[in-house]
Amino acid sequence: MARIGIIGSEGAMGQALAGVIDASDHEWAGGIDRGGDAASLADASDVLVDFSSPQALDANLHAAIGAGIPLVIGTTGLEERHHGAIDDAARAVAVLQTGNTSLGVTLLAHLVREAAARLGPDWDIEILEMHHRRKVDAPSGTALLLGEAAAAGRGIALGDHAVRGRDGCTGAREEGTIGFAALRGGTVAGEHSVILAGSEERITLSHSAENRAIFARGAVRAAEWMIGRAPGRYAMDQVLGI
Ligand SMILES: NC(=O)C1=CN([C@@H]2O[C@H](COP(=O)(O)OP(=O)(O)OC[C@H]3O[C@@H](n4cnc5c(N)ncnc54)[C@H](OP(=O)(O)O)[C@@H]3O)[C@@H](O)[C@H]2O)C=CC1
Ligand SMILES: O=C(O)C1=N[C@H](C(=O)O)C[C@H](O)C1
Repeated sequence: MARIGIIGSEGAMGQALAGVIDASDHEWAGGIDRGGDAASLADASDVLVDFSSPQALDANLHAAIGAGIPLVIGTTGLEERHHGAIDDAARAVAVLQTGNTSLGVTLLAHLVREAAARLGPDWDIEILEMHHRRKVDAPSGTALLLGEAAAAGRGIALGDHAVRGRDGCTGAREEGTIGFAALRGGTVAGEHSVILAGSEERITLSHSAENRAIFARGAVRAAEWMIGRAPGRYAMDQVLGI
């Protein structure tokens, strides 16, 4: 039994998490939203789970370090400086950050890496995602995670090869780039496709989230797994053993 503290507790993911915790052996330690005190929440928790906003990151890392407890970060829209702060914090406590806590996307990332490793750069890689109209960041954290997997398979740095959105007279596609396209509308929980387009043939690897419970279940599983871990930065495939 673990006491799980939720950052972003009134949000869509916070509510989904509360449902999964209620149905588990774990206890809801409390929750905060904008303006809440992460340090007090951390003192009452065995592990923190964050589905809120990048603006909350520094306070959340600080609170986890202060209380000496692990932190699971599901919040997306993180920039390079956020990842630097996570790396720094991971010297003091266990931190897991992922753009997608679901089993399906974690496995999909492995498949994408494998496909990109086996196909040459003449196979164009494009990543398409669609989410609900409330989503504030693009490309999605999952799309970026899949892009990182494709880049790792190819042995390149995503930052040097990503093309994030096209508009106007863009010129022909540059070989070896990884393209991103984001659609927003309705109540879509999360759709991702990685398209590998070769000459006269095409492979599409896709994941469809039917609801947020898949993310919440993965996040609770990660929270359980993180308790008692040594300081360091961990990933979802370690939690799931894939
Ligand atoms: N990794 C994964 O598997 C998944 C990640 N996500 C990500 O999780 C995040 C939240 O998504 P979702 O629940 O749909 O978003 P919502 O907008 O529904 O909820 C966000 C919640 O966070 C709160 N919040 C905002 N700023 C802060 C802050 N500075 N400190 C504490 N709480 C804050 C909001 O409170 P207020 O309303 O007061 O601003 C709100 O209650 C997004 O980044 C999303 O992309 C979502 C699903 C799965
Ligand atoms: O905001 C969302 O809803 C989601 N965000 C994550 C992302 O940015 O990839 C995960 C999931 O796709 C839902």
